[in-house]
Amino acid sequence: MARHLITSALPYINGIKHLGNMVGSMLPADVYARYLRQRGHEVLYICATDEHGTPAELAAKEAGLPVDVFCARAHDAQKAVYDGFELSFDHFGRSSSAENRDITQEFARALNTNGFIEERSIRQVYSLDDERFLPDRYIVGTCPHCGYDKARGDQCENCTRVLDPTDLIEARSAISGSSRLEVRETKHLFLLQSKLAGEVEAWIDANGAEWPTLASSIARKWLTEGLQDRSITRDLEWGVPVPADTWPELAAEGKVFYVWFDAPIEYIGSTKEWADADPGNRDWKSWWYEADETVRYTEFMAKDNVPFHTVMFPATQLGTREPWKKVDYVKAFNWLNYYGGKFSTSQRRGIFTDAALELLPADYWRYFLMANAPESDDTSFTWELFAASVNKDLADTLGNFVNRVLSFSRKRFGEQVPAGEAAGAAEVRLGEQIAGLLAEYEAHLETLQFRKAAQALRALWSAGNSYLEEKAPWLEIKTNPEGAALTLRTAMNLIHLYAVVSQPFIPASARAMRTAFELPADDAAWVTPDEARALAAVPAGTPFTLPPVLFAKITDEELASYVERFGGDPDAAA
Ligand SMILES: Nc1ncnc2c1ncn2[C@@H]1O[C@H](COP(=O)(O)OP(=O)(O)OP(=O)(O)O)[C@@H](O)[C@H]1O
Ligand SMILES: [Zn+2]
Repeated sequence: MARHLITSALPYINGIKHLGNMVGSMLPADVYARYLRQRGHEVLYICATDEHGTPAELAAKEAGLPVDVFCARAHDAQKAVYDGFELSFDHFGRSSSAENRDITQEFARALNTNGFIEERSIRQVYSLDDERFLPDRYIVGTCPHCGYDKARGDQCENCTRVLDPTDLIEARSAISGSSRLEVRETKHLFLLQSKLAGEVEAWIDANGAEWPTLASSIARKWLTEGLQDRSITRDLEWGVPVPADTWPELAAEGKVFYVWFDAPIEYIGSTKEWADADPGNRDWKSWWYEADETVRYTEFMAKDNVPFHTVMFPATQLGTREPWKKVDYVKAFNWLNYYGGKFSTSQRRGIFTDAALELLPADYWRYFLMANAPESDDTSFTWELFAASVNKDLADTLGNFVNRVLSFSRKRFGEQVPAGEAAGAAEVRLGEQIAGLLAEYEAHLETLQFRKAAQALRALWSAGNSYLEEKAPWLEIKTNPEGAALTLRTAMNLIHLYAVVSQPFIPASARAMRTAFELPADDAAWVTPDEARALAAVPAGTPFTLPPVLFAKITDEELASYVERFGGDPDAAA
């Protein structure tokens, strides 16, 4: 058995995430973690909120709260939604933790000792009224190239030219609007990534061969364009402080590390938070430091995060000259769009995870999002597609099967699984088919191909319906009750098998299906090929109950009201 370390890209703290964030990072990681646990592997699934940086400070200011109070509340609010989605984190930490502060500072010291950090003076814009240095994107003004009057200090979004804040005409602070700005000289720490580029490339050559193209092509592109030295400190109040023992002057000036320096380190920090929560029983180091070859580390993220995970974080780890565990497999996603356009947090466009849960149970979203995950391309959420998929796959194919089988059997044979005849040719054929589909499903999950896995799962559900149509127990009962009992017993075994293998995708419904049967010791362990073929794990005589309706269909009226409430096709509306 392997030890699987799994992380999903850290959700940023400034607000509740949308369905794009969910399917691009946390949800697929959860499906994979659940699958591996069920197969008997040791799994550690780690995530956290990413709490530092200017947007967090600004969001706190807007909420009228001190930034630490704001982050604590926002963390709890996100955690509540993830609990609602049944994300099975072993730990959901906070990048503002003491653990992350200590480890981040350790990383910086080690990089410095090895000659990969340099102090450099840079010229930066200081706002007299805000009493702070302004990050480039918080300076706005008129673009010298196209005249657009809301260009940002790093880029003009109108003509897309890259800018320097001092290029802007009539520059002002995006925070206060004040134009009392001046350029001041200030010192920052630079990570000398250029010195590590060769090592990172060699590491990718040796380890990136099996990554999906999306991940490896982005990594290569960054290396080809040349790895630049990068400023890793900022003038903010909220962040991991530069350690005073190593950089007394910068520490006295209140410099903190840049959020992208400490965020990936929080994968380690959060693991230590997990260990510190149960001292003596949990060991974080064996996962991260001098980890042996039994540890396999898989990261989940969408494409914008790939450079940080495949190039910059590995460079940081390599530069410490310490045996930190590096990623083995990078599962990268494209975008989930909302009717072909971007989900937007700032414009509140699309569906947010809290609103989704208020509308419908988590399993509806989990199934749809994974079955339509943006793996090889961007994909779109539309309410029409969502309703069609819920109604057909979940309500008709799976839910209706469960309900039909259990209610008919209860009506004819009472509240125990009936015995009936011994399995015949139809059951042998069905067993072969199920074993084959199960092998396909497993192969796709092993290789993290979630859309294909969802297709195989759907095919498993459909096979039950075909079998039921073929045997037609509602007719069989009239001429051969023992034959009908066999059909129903076999179908009930399918329900139990569905409960076990659907668990990674739809955990709540899987629980409802599994607990319909009163089995003495049912640990929900994975199904073996022989068990799939035999379809006899639930023996005759097992008491069962009828679970409440698993999936309600989305009516045309509901569909129309969702489109109305959330906004549908922007082009159709225009
Ligand atoms: N539309 C999307 N589809 C898939 N993944 C996405 C999408 N938008 C963001 N992500 C991913 O979600 C994860 C968490 O992102 P984060 O909290 O930083 O939000 P973000 O990238 O700023 O998104 P947004 O700007 O839309 O709020 C990251 O891995 C990011 O790449
Ligand atoms: Zn411009």
